[in-house]
Amino acid sequence: DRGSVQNSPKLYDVEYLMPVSLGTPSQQLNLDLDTGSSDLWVFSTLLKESMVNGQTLYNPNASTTSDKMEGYTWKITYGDQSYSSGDVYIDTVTIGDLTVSTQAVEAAKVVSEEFTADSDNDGLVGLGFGIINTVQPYKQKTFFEKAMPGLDSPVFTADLKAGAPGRYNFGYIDDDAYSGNITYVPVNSTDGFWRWVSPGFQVGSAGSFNSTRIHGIADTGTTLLLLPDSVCDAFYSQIASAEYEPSQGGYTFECGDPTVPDFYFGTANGQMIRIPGSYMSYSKTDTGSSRCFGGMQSDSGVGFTIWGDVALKAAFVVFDQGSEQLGWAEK
Ligand SMILES: Cc1cc(CN)n(C)n1
Repeated sequence: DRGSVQNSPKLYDVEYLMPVSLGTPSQQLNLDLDTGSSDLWVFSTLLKESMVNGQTLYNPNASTTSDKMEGYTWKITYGDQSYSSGDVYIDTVTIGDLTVSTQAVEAAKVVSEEFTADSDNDGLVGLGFGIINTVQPYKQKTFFEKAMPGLDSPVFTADLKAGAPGRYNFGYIDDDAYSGNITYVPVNSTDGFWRWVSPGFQVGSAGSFNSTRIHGIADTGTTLLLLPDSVCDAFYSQIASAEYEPSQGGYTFECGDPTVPDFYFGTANGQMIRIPGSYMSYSKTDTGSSRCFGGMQSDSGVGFTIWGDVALKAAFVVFDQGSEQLGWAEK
């Protein structure tokens, strides 16, 4: 079996949403595929109205195939301190023509203000490893873990694009979606993330390669590229107008600065993925400002590097849960 679904970026590529069908008759919600967490949760009719602001709500009572998991609950807090919690139902879930008939659907009863404010986002599909699923008393499998046994190949791929729709594929690798070869690196799933080690980086096409091992996770649910301070310093020192602005909470530079270089990160076997300098202008710092917030920021608040959408949209990425490895290709 296999599946394929289009993803669509929101403004500034802050997140990528995909249509997902839940229940019978099907209820379609727009969800954020997040390889940095492992709960599938949705806005639901269990929420107080004050917590809802335009989102589409999953109504388990309107689904003839939903079964409440009595006594089961969930509660999750993300790296950006947003959070949600609620009850758990088993129901059918379809993503890109791939159906899991008995998926744990975590119906929200409480969501933090960040989620309420994000009216296009109806919830998340966590495709990290199930070991960090938050359902109590017994953790639940991710959508991919439930689907995996029936798939042609135990992989899903992420093709995120800058300012354009891309695609998530399940169970196969589309050889027309990338150029050159896919280079695989080992993944350590112990803490539930797609954690891998980059051998180093290079600033600019004429720069030298810095061999420094960078431990980090591939996280489709994080917008920016969060790297060690030493790497950020090496990058922003090449941009004339760049400075660290504590009031903005990070590195900024003049939006039109012509000296913004490309950034390359190593994968394996000498392969590097090139992130165009244009991806590093994340957004204007304030309305009418000429300064842009950098797409690369420090990972000092996290403890490890996060290869978020700014990096992932420069590549075709294979999440191989069958052999616990990540595949990287240019495109
Ligand atoms: C809601 C959400 C998801 C993620 C990445 N895993 N963050 C940082 N916030």
